[in-house]
Formats: sequence, structure tokens, C-alpha cells
Amino acid sequence: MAKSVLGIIGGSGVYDIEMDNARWETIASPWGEPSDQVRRGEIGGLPVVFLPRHGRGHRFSPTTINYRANIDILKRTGVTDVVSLSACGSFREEFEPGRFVLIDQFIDRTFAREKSFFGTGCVAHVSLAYPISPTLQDLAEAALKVEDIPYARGGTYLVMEGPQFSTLAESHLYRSWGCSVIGMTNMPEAKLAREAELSYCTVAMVTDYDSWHPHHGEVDITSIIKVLKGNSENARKFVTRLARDFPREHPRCRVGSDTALDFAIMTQPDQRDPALLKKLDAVAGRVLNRPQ
Ligand SMILES: CSC[C@H]1O[C@H](OP(=O)(O)O)[C@H](O)[C@@H]1O
Ligand SMILES: Nc1ncnc2[nH]cnc12
Repeated sequence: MAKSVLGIIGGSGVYDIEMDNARWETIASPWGEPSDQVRRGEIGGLPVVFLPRHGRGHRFSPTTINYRANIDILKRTGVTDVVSLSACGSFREEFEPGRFVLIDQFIDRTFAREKSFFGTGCVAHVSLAYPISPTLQDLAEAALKVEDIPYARGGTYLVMEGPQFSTLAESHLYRSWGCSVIGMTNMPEAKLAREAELSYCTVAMVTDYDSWHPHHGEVDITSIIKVLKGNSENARKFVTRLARDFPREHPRCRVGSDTALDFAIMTQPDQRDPALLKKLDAVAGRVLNRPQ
């Protein structure tokens, strides 16, 4: 197994993290412009790579983030495990603002994003029934417990296109579907992480009750920003603990993230597009460079 390299994608309110020997580095991607440089360093001796999802200064909207470039550069830096830190609205009374939710499922309602590294000239279909690595989630849960951060394990994250928040009717609809939280960014990020054979886990940090709650009124950005500050403090404590206690050998993912591409590519070798294969060098190098 490979040495662990922990990747952290920081969402709204998390634009940097504390690390030893930290430096910003530019990593180029054939998939275009990533959100920012990556911040590389160590925590407790573990190599950590941090990427602010919206860029420093929050430049990119959920729609304009280049998710493919972001996942590609994490793969290029040797990341094995990706933890997504994400602000979200809550559909459940007991998931109050400030609580961290370890997501296990997604409903993807986004429609204006590139969702795959594959396509004409190299078609692939990976499994996504279990988009979260339970192995990585176990480690995240242990860190939240030790740091005494209020959390819940298990929940479905509805991913909307945004950038506007939901209408009241949509908020009620998603609740009736059994969704636990709502956000705008974790798809296609989780899909792309699976295509890149990276273990992925989401820590959704509740900032609001969206608009359905009879006593909390409609969601607004001012109240979200107030909660974001406290959540990002807890996020920092969480990341430090997670990294310190992280296994130095990458823990094999129980739902097959490490081997997602083993049988996924459908296009015959003689029909593959060399230009696309070149762009897939990091994401799919393990299988493309295998003897046929
Ligand atoms: C600041 S509220 C809306 C914004 O926050 C979340 O982003 P992220 O997942 O990167 O923390 C949400 O998905 C929206 O993009
Ligand atoms: N209510 C909400 N809807 C969508 N994204 C969010 N991010 C934080 N709160 C949100």
C-alpha cells in the first residue's frame, strides 16, 4: 500500500490551515485552472495537501469551480485520501447549526458542470453506490470524538446548482425526499474523486436550517457567515487531530475507491484517443500504464 497523503478541500470559511513547513505551490493541470495553488506541509509528520475550493478570497462560485482540475492536482501531488469540508443547510431539527455531519450519500441535482474525466475516446463507468469511503469516515469520526465536536454519522447531502438558495417549495421537497443537508459543491467533486481512485469523505458543517423551518425563517448569508466562523475553528481542530492520528500507510478503502478503474474503461485500446489519454495520465495512470 502507498504512504498516506491527506488531502483537505476547504469550503466556505476555510481558506488555509495550520501546518508545519507550509508553502503554496502551483500545480498545473491539463484540465484547466484549479481553484488556487495548493498549500503543502506536514501535520504531526503526515504530509498534508490543502486546497481552498473557492480559491483564496472566495473567487469561484459553486458553478465556476473547475472540479476536474482540483481533483487532478490533488492526485498529482500524491494525495491518497480526500476530506471535503463543506458548509451546508440542514433539513433535520436535530442537525442544528454548528453540528458536523459525516455524509454517506448524495443526490446530485447540479446541471451546469463537467462531471467526468472520461468521454469520447476513453469511456469509463465507475461504481458510485457508496460514494464515501467508510474507512476514511471512521478516521474522521474518531477525530471529531476526540476533539468533542458535535457531530452525527450518516446523512444524505442534496447538491443543488445554486448560487441562489432554494425556494421554500424546493426546501420542503428535498426534506420529503429524506435528505439531511443541502449544499452546492460536493458533486461532481465526489464523482471525480472516485474516478481518480481517491478515498473521499465529506464533513458537512451545518450553518442554517435552509428555509423549511417554521421558527427559523428563510436562509440568509449574513446569519450563515456568523456560524461559519465558529465552524471553521472546529474544522481546524478537527483537521489537526485527524492528521496527527492518521495511519501512515494509506488504509485500503472498504468500498473499492483504490481500485475503481480496474474494470471501468470500456473503450478498446485501439479506439482510444491519444489526446484524452494524455490528460488522464495522473487520474488513470495506474490502469492505463498496466500491461494489456
Ligand atoms: C456560504 S453559503 C453557500 C456556499 O457554501 C457552501 O460551499 P462549500 O461546500 O464550499 O463550503 C455551499 O455549498 C455554497 O457553495
Ligand atoms: N441552505 C443552504 N443551501 C445551500 N447551500 C448552503 N450552504 C450553506 N447553507 C446552505
